[in-house]
Amino acid sequence: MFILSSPSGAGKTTIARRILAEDGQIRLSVSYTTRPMRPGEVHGRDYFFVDADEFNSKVEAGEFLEWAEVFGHLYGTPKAEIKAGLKAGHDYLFDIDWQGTQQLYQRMEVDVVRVFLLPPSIEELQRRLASRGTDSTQVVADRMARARSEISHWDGYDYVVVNDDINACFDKVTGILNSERMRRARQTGLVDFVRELMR
Ligand SMILES: Nc1ncnc2c1ncn2[C@@H]1O[C@H](COP(=O)(O)OP(=O)(O)OP(=O)(O)O)[C@@H](O)[C@H]1O
Ligand SMILES: Nc1nc2c(ncn2[C@@H]2O[C@H](COP(=O)(O)O)[C@@H](O)[C@H]2O)c(=O)[nH]1
Repeated sequence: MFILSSPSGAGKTTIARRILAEDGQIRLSVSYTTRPMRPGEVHGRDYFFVDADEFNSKVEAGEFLEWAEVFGHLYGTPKAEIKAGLKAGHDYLFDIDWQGTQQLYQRMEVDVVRVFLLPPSIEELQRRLASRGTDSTQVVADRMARARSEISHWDGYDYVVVNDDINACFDKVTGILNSERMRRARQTGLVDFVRELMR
């Protein structure tokens, strides 16, 4: 379970999309949200867009691995799909906030790798949020107002990467992903191979 978090606009969706495009082994955890769909987003690919009643009935039914209110909307990670995928041996990429990260870590500590992206400056963060062109001036202002508070949670992560140059950031994040895959405890498939080598 590979988690990417950051203040809004620092670039985690951009990095996540590139990882999904270039890494054949990882799947995106597609969250449910009550946030309105942005231009270009696709239901079922970027999010499952639902109303508050449907979201709350899923909360009641225990269908989320974690959920949180972020910037005035509800977001949640579906439990059944992720658990089944993990059991089948798939890696999952999560684009979630610090609240969701804490919940996943409490539930599944050993399986979780937490990466936090920082913007190179507050001014650049503002530029990125505004130039993305997907949110109103008010939404951008609200997210900027929360940026410092979001950044304050950086110490709850295993790795921190500054997203200045996009290619350099991508290389660092994929380096983390590939190193974590090589942890001995995750290479259970090697047990028989090593046993054979030692015969
Ligand atoms: N290293 C970079 N240099 C310049 N622009 C970037 C870089 N990384 C991302 N961007 C741009 O910044 C904008 C915000 O990026 P993105 O949507 O990935 O952020 P995010 O962290 O996922 O935000 P949110 O939490 O609001 O979904 C996008 O227009 C993206 O193209
Ligand atoms: N705790 C969770 N946070 C989530 C989830 N899905 C997305 N997010 C985070 O929300 C904000 C805003 O996202 P946006 O798409 O509206 O810009 C961002 O920090 C996401 O990482 C989730 O399932 N759980």
